[in-house]
Amino acid sequence: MPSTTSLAIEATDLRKTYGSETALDGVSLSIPTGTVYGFLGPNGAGKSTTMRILTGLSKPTSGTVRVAGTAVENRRAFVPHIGYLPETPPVYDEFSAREQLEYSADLRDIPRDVATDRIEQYLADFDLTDDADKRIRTYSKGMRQKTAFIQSVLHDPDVVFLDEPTSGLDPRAARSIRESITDLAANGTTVFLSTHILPVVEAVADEVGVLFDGHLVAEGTPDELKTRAQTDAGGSLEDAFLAVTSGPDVAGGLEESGTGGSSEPSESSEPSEATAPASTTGDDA
Ligand SMILES: Nc1ncnc2c1ncn2[C@@H]1O[C@H](COP(=O)(O)OP(=O)(O)OP(=O)(O)O)[C@@H](O)[C@H]1O
Repeated sequence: MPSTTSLAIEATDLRKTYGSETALDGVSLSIPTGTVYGFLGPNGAGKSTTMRILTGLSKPTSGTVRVAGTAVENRRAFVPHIGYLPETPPVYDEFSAREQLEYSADLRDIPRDVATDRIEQYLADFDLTDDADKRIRTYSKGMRQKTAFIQSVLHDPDVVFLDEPTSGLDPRAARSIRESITDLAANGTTVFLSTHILPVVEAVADEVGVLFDGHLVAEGTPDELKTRAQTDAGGSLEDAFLAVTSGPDVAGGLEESGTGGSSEPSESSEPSEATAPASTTGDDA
């Protein structure tokens, strides 16, 4: 059930170093409940690192995270609030989609009758009913992706983290996921969406954050970003993205927009990765 906490995601001054490599350098996020937040950035900007920290799969070198009002360190209370679709669908080849989803529902302690109704509805919504009893190893990429997407939202999480949910999908499958994102937000779920497919972000996002080299260099509505990037009224989000992630003034743009991190050197100690067994995320099967 969606939380009534006004901020769904609160991250303060996140830093992450891998040896001498700084992946995140002071990223803070305040994302209201019910928002679809598009998280953009070029390759290597730190998006996956951020998502892994926000979902409790990786510990930040420093900084704090609360999701739906719960501190990430409080794993038992934290995990039920979140759903996570990583870039590689976490499903078992030897299960059918129905078995995979029933297994996930059991891990999430969803009552069997509730789970059965939800699973059948989702399978129908995603055109998977006819294939629901075939083994996942026979599935196309899109079928696997749709199964994993359902798995990430089956327990009605407060916040769902989606890493490239429509990548490689045909237009019909991609539309199913886009529509689901919009429906989830309409029901109060917060969606944190990382993707390189900017038209998807433009179609569904209420707010966009752009990460560059471990810093949040721009944040606002898609329209605000376009304006800030001084594109003309008909400019696309792609124009805005390119404007805030290129050229020598990226860091200056940060300060003007009031977002992003500092240029202080970060900690260099090697942090230990948190492990997240399937029984605690439900999505790592
Ligand atoms: N386990 C790791 N060990 C060392 N360096 C890492 C590790 N994970 C990420 N990095 C480094 O951290 C930086 C950010 O990586 P990250 O995967 O978060 O970027 P990204 O924005 O998700 O990129 P992409 O869009 O290509 O998926 C990169 O320089 C990467 O090489």
